[in-house]
Amino acid sequence: MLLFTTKIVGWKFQSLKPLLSYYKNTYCLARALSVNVNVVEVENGLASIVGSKYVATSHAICEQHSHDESYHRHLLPSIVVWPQSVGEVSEVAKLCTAHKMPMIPFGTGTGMEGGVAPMGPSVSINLTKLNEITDLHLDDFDVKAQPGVTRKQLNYDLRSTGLWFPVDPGSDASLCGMAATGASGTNAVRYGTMKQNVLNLQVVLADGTILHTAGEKRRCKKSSAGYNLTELFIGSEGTLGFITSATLRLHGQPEMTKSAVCSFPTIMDAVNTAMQILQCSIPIARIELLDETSIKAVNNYSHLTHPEMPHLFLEFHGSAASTGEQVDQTAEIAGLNSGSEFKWAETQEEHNHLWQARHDLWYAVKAFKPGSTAISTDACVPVSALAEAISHSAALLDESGLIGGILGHVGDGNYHCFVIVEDDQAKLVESLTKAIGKKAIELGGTCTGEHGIGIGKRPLLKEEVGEKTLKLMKAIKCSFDPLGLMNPGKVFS
Ligand SMILES: Cc1cc2c(cc1C)N(C[C@H](O)[C@H](O)[C@H](O)COP(=O)(O)OP(=O)(O)OC[C@H]1O[C@@H](n3cnc4c(N)ncnc43)[C@H](O)[C@@H]1O)c1[nH]c(=O)[nH]c(=O)c1N2
Ligand SMILES: CCCCC(=O)C(=O)O
Ligand SMILES: [Mn+2]
Repeated sequence: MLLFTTKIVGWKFQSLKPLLSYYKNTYCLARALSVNVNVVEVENGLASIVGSKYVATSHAICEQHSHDESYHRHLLPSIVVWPQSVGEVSEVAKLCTAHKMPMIPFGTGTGMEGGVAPMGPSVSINLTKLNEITDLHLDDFDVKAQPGVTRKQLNYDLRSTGLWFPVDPGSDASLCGMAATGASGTNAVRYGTMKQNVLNLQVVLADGTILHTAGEKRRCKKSSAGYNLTELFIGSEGTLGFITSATLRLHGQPEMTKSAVCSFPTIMDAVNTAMQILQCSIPIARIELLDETSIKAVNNYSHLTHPEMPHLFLEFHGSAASTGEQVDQTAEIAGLNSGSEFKWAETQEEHNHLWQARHDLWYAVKAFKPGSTAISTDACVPVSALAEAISHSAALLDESGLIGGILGHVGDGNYHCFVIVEDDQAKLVESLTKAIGKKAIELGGTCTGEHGIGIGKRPLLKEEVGEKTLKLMKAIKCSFDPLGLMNPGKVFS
């Protein structure tokens, strides 16, 4: 009676019959996977029955694969699998399809929208064992990375080549996961998001088919050959297939990098500065807004001493002459908006500390109330509408009485409003985040600039793209994944 002692978190069975068929199915699939794939972890006490040397029961492993860095918590995966090659990913997909078992691609689990969280019985497919960097073309500025390769690992490998990959969400995410969420972050204002920096993808579909979205070996900077399936997969959040390698566009390492911070009396002065910098076409590399609460958070968490006022964190790339020109123009605009003198990061250590503190802001926010839940919005609007969007969010946050603040990649018109959620505030937080998303949509923007739809933003997707477009999106998903086995419950309700 081993099977009946098993705990399935949050999943309610109406009767014994589906429970038994669930176990039988999971058991058969686990056995098939353990024969065909190198590493499999099985929850629910099935491991002792399967008895393969590669199979182990581990609640901890399943728990680890049940969530990302967001607040979304649902079920544990039934099985976790670590394919060791693209062929094994295809094998896993075929077996899951044969058993009609949903599949969830797992990158590094740093997502912000619950993308890896199972919504029903599912197999979590951890792709980190595929971790090769290949096909580096120094003359053409491109390289291929498998799903286990993170952006830091790639840049470490590239350090002596004079090239780098600039898309930087702060977290050390997998590059294929970044493609799957359409990630961006701090450097996008100058270098673009994943959309502009992926040339081709190798993917495995739910039925095990392996293909290249732009055709095998394609790595050209532009193409008008048919539909752009590469972009279709960017931001698909595991709902269309597995990304098993990404051909990435590289950039030359800047000759000079200069970073500074500048404080402002009000958040609107900082936002207006950012808008004017962009309107003057200054090719700034990073322009990050941190409001007073965000500054308090980084000061506490990263042991900094910035004045508790709204700030812009800035970075300039180029030759000595061009960075000098960019700095002069930016300082003039900041001065006209009551900005302080720039405080420069003088050493490499100061530079690293400044940006690490910015990247750790999410953890700094959570540290306000250790053990608490934090939620972040991800609105993005045309830059000219940024002041209106941010002042609307700031007013809502003020009225709500919640503990929270605003930060943003303001060069892209993208900002996050974060709040700490106490037990009885869930409804209040939901209405706040929804209102922020709706306002962005009303201003010609989007409810998500970089984190994705995941679970929480599904109702806003319809509002943003409209019913007809949503229907077409669902039809496209269906043509890639007719049985609906790829990451069900994400992006679409
Ligand atoms: C502190 C901090 C700060 C930030 C962020 C996170 C954290 C913790 N993020 C969010 C996050 O880093 C980003 O969403 C990454 O792209 C997620 O990559 P993972 O590999 O961790 O994907 P993860 O494993 O979390 O999966 C995310 C989604 O993609 C799918 N997926 C993952 N790998 C796949 C593959 N190989 N094939 C198909 N589907 C796959 C999953 O199924 C899931 O739906 C972010 N983001 C951002 O854009 N800008 C930012 O500024 C930040 N900042
Ligand atoms: C509230 C921060 C969310 C993570 C993120 O996207 C960022 O730090 O930019
Ligand atoms: Mn961000």
